[in-house]
Amino acid sequence: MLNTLIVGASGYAGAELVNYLYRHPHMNITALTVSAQSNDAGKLISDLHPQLKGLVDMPLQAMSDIREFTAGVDVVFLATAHEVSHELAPQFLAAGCVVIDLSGAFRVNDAGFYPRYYGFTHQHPELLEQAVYGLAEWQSEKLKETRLISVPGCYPTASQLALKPLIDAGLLDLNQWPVINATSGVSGAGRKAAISNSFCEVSLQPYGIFNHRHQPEIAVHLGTSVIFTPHLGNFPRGILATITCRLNKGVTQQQVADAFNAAYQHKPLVRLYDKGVPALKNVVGLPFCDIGFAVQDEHLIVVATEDNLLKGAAAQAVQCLNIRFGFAETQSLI
Ligand SMILES: NC(=O)C1=CN([C@@H]2O[C@H](COP(=O)(O)OP(=O)(O)OC[C@H]3O[C@@H](n4cnc5c(N)ncnc54)[C@H](OP(=O)(O)O)[C@@H]3O)[C@@H](O)[C@H]2O)C=CC1
Ligand SMILES: CC(=O)N[C@@H](CCC(=O)OP(=O)(O)O)C(=O)O
Repeated sequence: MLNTLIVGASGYAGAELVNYLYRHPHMNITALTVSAQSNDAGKLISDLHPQLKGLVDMPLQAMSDIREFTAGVDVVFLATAHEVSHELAPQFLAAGCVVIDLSGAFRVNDAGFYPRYYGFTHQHPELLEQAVYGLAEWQSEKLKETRLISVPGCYPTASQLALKPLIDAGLLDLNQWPVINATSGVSGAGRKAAISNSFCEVSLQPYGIFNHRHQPEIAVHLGTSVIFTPHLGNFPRGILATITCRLNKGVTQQQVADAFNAAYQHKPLVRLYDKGVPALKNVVGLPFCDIGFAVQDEHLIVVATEDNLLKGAAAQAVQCLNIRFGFAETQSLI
């Protein structure tokens, strides 16, 4: 049995972690924490997230000094904002914990990327070096060795799972950059209230055009440029990415199918469609990324769907935990 602490447990991703970890047979939750100033300190997680009522009725504890929470803890999940994870991860690592960070603070090994896309200067280049990027289907060997796992962003998970098998198999003509148009539900922006995310304001609109931080995250890890345009949709959760690419001359539909099958036939959290393309409703609340595609001449359209809070965050984090500690990869997820 491993002891685990969930930091940022009151947030959307944090609550999903709680839901997976309380029923994980090898994990024992030691505490759930929020910031020292949190309005939610002292409340029960199940009062904030009633789906946990009677299952996990633990209090949310204000955390000002991590040392009050580290005794006997093996694994810490950071479901906190990028700047907060950037500050906390080194402290938990120094206390001997394995850290699984859901933020973007350690995803790209290029300190110059952080001031431009995250608005802060990275203080821990040595940890950027050590962190393993937890795109779980592709990183199992590296995940087994590391003490710092950086879970990919929600859009980058769907985008890379859709594109990586095709790029690795040399099927795409990358002179035409893959074009990723992806729509997310509002929970992607977190639980904190904001006018831009309020019910009457949200409709369907692109944002972050040409400057969203997930564009370089995707491009760096795929090793190729992409055009990425996120959209905010008026639904609570889920991401649907429609990705347009050009195939190399002579590449057939069967070769595309073979590349996806070769990559994912033994990967239970990626579901491939033989016919048609996936819809959001079939993944919301589930830990899968669903992928389908269509080919016409040299044109390929791939559609990938996932729940942003699950395969795009908490489920992938638990999948990384399972791989890291040698548990069944889908333990507590399906
Ligand atoms: N939402 C999504 O779809 C996805 C989110 N992510 C990433 O996961 C992380 C969490 O996201 P999300 O759940 O949406 O965010 P939320 O805003 O919903 O939750 C953030 C949590 O962090 C807590 N918190 C804030 N400051 C501190 C602190 N100093 N110490 C401890 N806890 C703190 C908040 O509580 P309080 O403020 O009350 O202290 C809250 O519990 C972010 O880095 C996000 O980028 C990744 C993929 C998808
Ligand atoms: C709808 C919405 O606002 N989504 C968030 C992405 C959330 C996420 O996965 O990304 P990070 O972990 O990189 O923050 C955004 O565009 O900023």
